Amino acid sequence: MKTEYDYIIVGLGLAGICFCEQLRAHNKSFVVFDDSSQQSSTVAGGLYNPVVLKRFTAVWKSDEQLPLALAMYQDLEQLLDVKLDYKIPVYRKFASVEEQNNWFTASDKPALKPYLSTGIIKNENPAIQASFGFGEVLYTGRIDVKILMETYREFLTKRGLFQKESFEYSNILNNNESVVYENIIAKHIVFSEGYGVVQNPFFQNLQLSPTKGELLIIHAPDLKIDFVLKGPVFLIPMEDDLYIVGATYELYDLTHNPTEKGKNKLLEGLKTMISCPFEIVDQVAGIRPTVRDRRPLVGQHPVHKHLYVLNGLGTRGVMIGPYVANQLYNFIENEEELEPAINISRYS
Ligand SMILES: Cc1cc2nc3c(=O)[nH]c(=O)nc-3n(C[C@H](O)[C@H](O)[C@H](O)COP(=O)(O)OP(=O)(O)OC[C@H]3O[C@@H](n4cnc5c(N)ncnc54)[C@H](O)[C@@H]3O)c2cc1C
Repeated sequence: MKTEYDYIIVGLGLAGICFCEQLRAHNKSFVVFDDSSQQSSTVAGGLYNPVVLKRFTAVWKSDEQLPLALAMYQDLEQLLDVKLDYKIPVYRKFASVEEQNNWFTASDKPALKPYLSTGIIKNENPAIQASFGFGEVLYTGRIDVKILMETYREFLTKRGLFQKESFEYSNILNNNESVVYENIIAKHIVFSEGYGVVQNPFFQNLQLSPTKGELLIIHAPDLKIDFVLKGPVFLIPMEDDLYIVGATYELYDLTHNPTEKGKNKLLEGLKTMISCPFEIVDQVAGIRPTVRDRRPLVGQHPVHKHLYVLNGLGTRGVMIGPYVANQLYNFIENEEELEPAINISRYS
């Protein structure tokens, strides 16, 4: 006897969770497969921030993404009965008068005006080195993605909707009406495997350009900051005097192993930002599904029409995930066009 579902979802990182939320909202039935082979979402710093602080530009579609994302995390807090969204300002440390001036110019641009405060904040914390002060980014925060992942997986497991196993691509049988996978019949399969998509024989032509990212967790009892500090690295406060320090960008070593090189790079940046003692308590790594043209990878297989991909969330999965999941859902169920910039048909 086969069980029928509307959807099979392969991969329960941020992309998979965002798509499941679309399905739940529209009363579609689904089952999820995940084998824990990737961990980009598990280790993510979880920041959402509408501004690219390196270049002082607005994040692509941030005006549309942010409200959708915040509403979804708020709903998830209720559903899972956990705190996920920590509203916290981001302070960009200025390294010079020139950077202060660049900030003023940027905060005058219409696209950035809502997100950048105009004044310069003076540093009064002796544990921080910032003689040129900071600029504050507004509408920022941190999603506790690790807790989200754990509790969402538990939520699905309790309802019999989660299979902790590898999805075997060769076991898919396609026909005109549906797809058959082992003892399941489904109308559609959505692949959201993050970097794991490189193993997926159906979506080999995506222009993924993955980047490994490493983070340190430090314990710094004298630091006492209640904002995210952005200098050469991000410093993100958590509970109990713990801070996330991140992140690195590595193109060639695509393993999940933390490295000495990654640690040293992060410490080099951190030491230009703080002067108090600290202890490293953990180091983690994950592979971001980044894309050559920096746009998500969303769409339908050109031949096997029941197969779809939701990937390429890159460095900003927290904000982009809900937006692209919404686009894919409307494409499949309501025949709405996908935005050309995210549609995988751009590679055909
Ligand atoms: C160090 C680091 C810091 C980051 N910080 C931030 C941040 O502060 N803010 C932000 O917005 N983003 C951040 N990101 C980026 C963010 O993590 C990604 O955009 C996002 O996690 C990608 O989610 P995903 O679901 O596409 O992929 P993943 O999280 O990799 O999830 C894919 C899932 O698919 C599963 N899977 C793969 N293949 C199979 C298979 N064959 N069968 C079954 N299951 C399978 C994997 O086990 C995994 O659970 C960071 C990333 C890293 C690495």
